[in-house]
Amino acid sequence: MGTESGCAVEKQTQCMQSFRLLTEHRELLVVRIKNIQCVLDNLVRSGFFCTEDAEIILRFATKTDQVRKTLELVQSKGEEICQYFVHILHEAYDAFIDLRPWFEEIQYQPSEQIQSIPVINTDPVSKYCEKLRRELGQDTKFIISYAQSEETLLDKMYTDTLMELVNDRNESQGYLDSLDELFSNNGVFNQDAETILILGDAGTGKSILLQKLQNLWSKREPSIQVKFFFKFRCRMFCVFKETDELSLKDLLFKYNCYPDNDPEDAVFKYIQRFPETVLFTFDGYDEIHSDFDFSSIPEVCSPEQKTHPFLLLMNLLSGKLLKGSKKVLTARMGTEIQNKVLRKKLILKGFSPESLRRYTTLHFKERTSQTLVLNQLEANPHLCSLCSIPLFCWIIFKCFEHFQSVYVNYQLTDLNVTITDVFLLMSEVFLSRLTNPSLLKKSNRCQSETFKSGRDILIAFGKLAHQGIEKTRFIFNQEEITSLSIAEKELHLGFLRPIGHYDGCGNPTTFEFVHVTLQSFFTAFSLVADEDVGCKDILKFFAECEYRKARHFPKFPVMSCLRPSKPWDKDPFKNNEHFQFTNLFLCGLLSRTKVSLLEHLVSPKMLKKKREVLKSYLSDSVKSHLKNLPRFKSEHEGCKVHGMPNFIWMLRCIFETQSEEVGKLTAKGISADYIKLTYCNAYSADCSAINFVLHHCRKQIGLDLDNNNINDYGVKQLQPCFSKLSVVR
Ligand SMILES: Nc1ncnc2c1ncn2[C@@H]1O[C@H](COP(=O)(O)OP(=O)(O)OP(=O)(O)O)[C@@H](O)[C@H]1O
Repeated sequence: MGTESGCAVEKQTQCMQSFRLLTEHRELLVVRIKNIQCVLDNLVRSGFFCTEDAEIILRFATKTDQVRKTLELVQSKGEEICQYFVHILHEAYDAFIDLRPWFEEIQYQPSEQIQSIPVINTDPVSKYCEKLRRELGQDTKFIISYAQSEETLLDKMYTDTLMELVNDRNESQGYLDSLDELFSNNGVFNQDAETILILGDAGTGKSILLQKLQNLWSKREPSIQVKFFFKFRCRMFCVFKETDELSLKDLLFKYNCYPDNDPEDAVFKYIQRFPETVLFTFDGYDEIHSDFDFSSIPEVCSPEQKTHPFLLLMNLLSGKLLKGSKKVLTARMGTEIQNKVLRKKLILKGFSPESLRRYTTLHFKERTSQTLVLNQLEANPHLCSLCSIPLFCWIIFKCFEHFQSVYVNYQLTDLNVTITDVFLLMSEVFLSRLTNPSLLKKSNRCQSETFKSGRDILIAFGKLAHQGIEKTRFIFNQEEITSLSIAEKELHLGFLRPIGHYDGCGNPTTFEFVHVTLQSFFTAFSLVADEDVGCKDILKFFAECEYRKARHFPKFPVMSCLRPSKPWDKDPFKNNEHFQFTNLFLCGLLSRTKVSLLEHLVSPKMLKKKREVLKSYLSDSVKSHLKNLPRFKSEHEGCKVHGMPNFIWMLRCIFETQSEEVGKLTAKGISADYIKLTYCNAYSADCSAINFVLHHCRKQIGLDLDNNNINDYGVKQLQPCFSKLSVVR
């Protein structure tokens, strides 16, 4: 009895406290309660108010009068409703963000009884956050599949990749233990900047990493503490016309999702007031290229002002717009962005040997297949190196899976492992979708037959790819596709995938190759197999990759620090990897080992001529390239040459030709005693290419491979030429 009356007194005091609280802080509440609708929604739902009460309040013209009337009514109805009123303000956190300091000041402690009455947040900001989370969760649940017929759950396949932290001088600062550390202070070299840059080669998993981040946020992963998450692909900023204009609000909502029932623009106002609650991801900065002149566009813009979308991107990244928001930007290696806009920098290095094993076990569910693949990988370090790039690994595993399901005793090691082999295999798998699976099973695998019957399709895709690469275009519309007589069913073989229209209507009338490297492969295929392409023309993309000394940029006032500084004199944004890959595949397709296959697709005479043209070009350019490498004398190590990243591309091309003759010629041209290949962005599979050339050297030579991405597999691939190496670093 005594305790009951004690409780009653306590409750009464609490109620009285709330009543008094409302009286004492009336003016503060009148000013700071902005979202009266949310208060009314809860009071009506819980039965403290009837709908007429709410209607009476909403008849008042101003917000402050509505709050005054609400307080009056609440206080007239007794103590419990006063308590619940305060509780609504506390629980609907985002709706009453301005009251947070007040709650701290009064050290708010709700009673158990009041906590049992639910509060729903009908505030547009909170509802929008929920909507964003829901949509991002749906968008990122599955890995964007290259084989459109199937979808893989991200959670079932995601495997951590190596993330190396580097400082402003690109020196290694160690590896991240997990994605959680991305936003930590570890590795920050510029406290004033807000953009975290993730660099990586094609297919190392930059987009998937962002997808994982988005997915974690949608599941309320505590390490990503932001309320809003907006994702963009940088490529979309190039599809606008020079005269197109957008406001920041349009950019955010049109390309992510719109707030519902927000007549007063509360969501956007919130974003402007609390930019630190926003995270942006911009994928593929290297894909930005543009033909138009920015000199007429002003450099700075305001959140209200409409301007070219590209300007919005630049201003966001440099922190001039929505200062305080977090940004994660990805780009291919070699894309240069000045440190002054970067907070920290990471390099994505693909799968470590342990991750590769883990990915293998995730990919192959059955224990016998797992063991088989792991053993075959173990036996072939070059294959392992290719597989350390997740994209190539995925293609190789998918092809293996396909051939194993169709033919008896298919071995992964049957695959000669050049990148061209991998892409030929992928094309074979896609083309085989045209054949009835039961017919496939009955026959023996015959790659040349599959290609012969699919020749017209390959030529058509080749033309499409070629037209695109020539103009640095990666998106194709329906008309371009139909003009090349690519039929509907061929669109679904897997080479192309539909993408959103970026006109805001989500109209999937445009397509892209499933990966830009596949577009390069098809371009090379077109150069080789299309009889409309003359012999000399096959070399045209080599010219795009030559190192030009002139550093000359078009007039461009916009934040020069964000302008990728590339050593060629055309479009400053142009990344030339799609040309490099085209040349690489050209070398692969014109190699001796592919003659027997290609003779089914192109006249032997033409093929021979194209092979000769390429060989003579390679011989000449190898000689002049080696002659022009920067060299210097060292007291102990003799004459040193410094290879540039372009030198690595050249070695890759030579390896792809598999021509001992060109390999020997290159070795002969290396007159130096020491080759320095530091910071050349070489990865472990490149060691096969280095070995391919260096094992021909007559004399011993020093080799410095510091600051690249070489793991144990790379070292194994170098072993055959160890006897030719005086020093290896
Ligand atoms: N962490 C990962 N776990 C599992 N699979 C991955 C991972 N990262 C990448 N992949 C596989 O590799 C493919 C290519 O990855 P992704 O598109 O992210 O590469 P990228 O670095 O963005 O390439 P690009 O620079 O060419 O756009 C993915 O579709 C997926 O199949």
